[in-house]
Amino acid sequence: MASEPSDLPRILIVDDERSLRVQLKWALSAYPVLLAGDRGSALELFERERPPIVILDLGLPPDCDNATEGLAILREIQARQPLTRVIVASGNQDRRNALMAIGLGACDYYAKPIDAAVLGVMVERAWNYYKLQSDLQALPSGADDAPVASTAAGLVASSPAMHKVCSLARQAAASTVSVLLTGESGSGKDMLAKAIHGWSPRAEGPFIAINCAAIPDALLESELFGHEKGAFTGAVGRVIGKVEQAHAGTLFLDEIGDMPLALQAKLLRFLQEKTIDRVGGRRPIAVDVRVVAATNKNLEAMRNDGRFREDLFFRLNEFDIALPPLRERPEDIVPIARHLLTKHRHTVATPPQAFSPTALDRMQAYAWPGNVREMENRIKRGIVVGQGVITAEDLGLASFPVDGALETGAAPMDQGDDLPTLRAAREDAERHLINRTLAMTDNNIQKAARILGVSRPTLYSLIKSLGIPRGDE
Ligand SMILES: Nc1ncnc2c1ncn2[C@@H]1O[C@H](COP(=O)(O)OP(=O)(O)OP(=O)(O)O)[C@@H](O)[C@H]1O
Repeated sequence: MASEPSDLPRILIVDDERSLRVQLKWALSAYPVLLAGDRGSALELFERERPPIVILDLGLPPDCDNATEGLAILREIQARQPLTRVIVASGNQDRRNALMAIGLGACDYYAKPIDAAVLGVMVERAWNYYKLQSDLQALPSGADDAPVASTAAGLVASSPAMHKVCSLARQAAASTVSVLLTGESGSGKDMLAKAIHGWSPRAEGPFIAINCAAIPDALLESELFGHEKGAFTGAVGRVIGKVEQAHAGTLFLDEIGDMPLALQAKLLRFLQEKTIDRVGGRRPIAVDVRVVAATNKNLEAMRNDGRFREDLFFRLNEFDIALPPLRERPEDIVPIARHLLTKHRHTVATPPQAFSPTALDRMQAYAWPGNVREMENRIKRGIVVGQGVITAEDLGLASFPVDGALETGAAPMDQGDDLPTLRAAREDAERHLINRTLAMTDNNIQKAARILGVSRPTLYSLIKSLGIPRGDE
């Protein structure tokens, strides 16, 4: 534990019993503490002070015998500041709730009455972990090699490959060069384009996107450059095009490989002269935009066989960033999956809280031919069908041979999407709980069995029948 007083974290203590709050305050007298007795005051204090550590009693009014209130606070804190380390307290009888809180992201738990020495160790551990994590997150702003856990606009980047991409993107963002993003469909090009805009000095200006593949060739020119009233049949009024709308901001040209050759010439002229001509317009209009283009096609090959103008290619490709497919950055799989679960949880009334260990294994072994978009679709489905946790079956990933998936890509989602059997779902949940409890007790079978409320022989036989590897084996 750091000895500098300024290095001590603020700790928010949430407990409805005044005497317990006082006791905890005394046990943690070395730290600046904040005290709250219910959800309202706890969240208000949290919002104002952003304490790195929270000690949270799960049973709070109005229903102190139930963990609803405590779990709601935990969820809220996680949503507002995922780095916060939350230590939960429960009565001796409600270990299940405490375990549920761990599943939701709490870092530790204790059963009342608390031993001050144990609490001290938990707080130290929580603080050390918090500092490590926040150091990691702080790096991208200054460092060139910019490792990031999470960045602008919800872009999650944990792998070395994505750290590199984000670092390049930040460098590009600081200048006005045109950026060309390449990468497989669903790998995050659109998201990265928004992040570049957000990191650039133009962040306050507009971000205007146009998908060149989605608009019929005949309409694309007026969509891009706008038109004057009467410019063609049906042009009943003046329309401002996307390029002009992006003035002082960023223009994102998605699927640039689908732009027809005739229009490529006009786009090139705009990039060279920084002026546009509305269709039917009489004079050029000066526009100041930064262009980011993206494609999942091989523009080099298209350039070689004349389908893409060479001069435009070089104009757009002043700075190129290649987004690796998800299968080439396995370190991103679990963080992105967790992020997507949080992002889409609100779509159902009682959403699953976590992934089962098998689901996590399967996701990491899978080849993700549709990249993050495919993951998002599978997780949205998992949220709808999952009960408590999202299993591999819920994601439609239960029946893929791991090696085959890695080598060949997997079948599309609507092909091996087995519904989970009740038994498989129960086994997944049991495996998950036992794994977590073993991890919490450093593989101490006796302690784990006590926490789980089963005898030691029963726990041994469950470990064997569920195929749970033991840390000491
Ligand atoms: N690193 C990431 N972190 C969080 N979400 C991501 C990440 N990458 C992609 N996504 C999500 O995955 C989905 C697909 O991403 P996006 O649309 O940016 O891909 P794309 O490469 O532009 O696809 P396409 O080539 O088909 O246009 C989006 O919903 C996006 O929010």
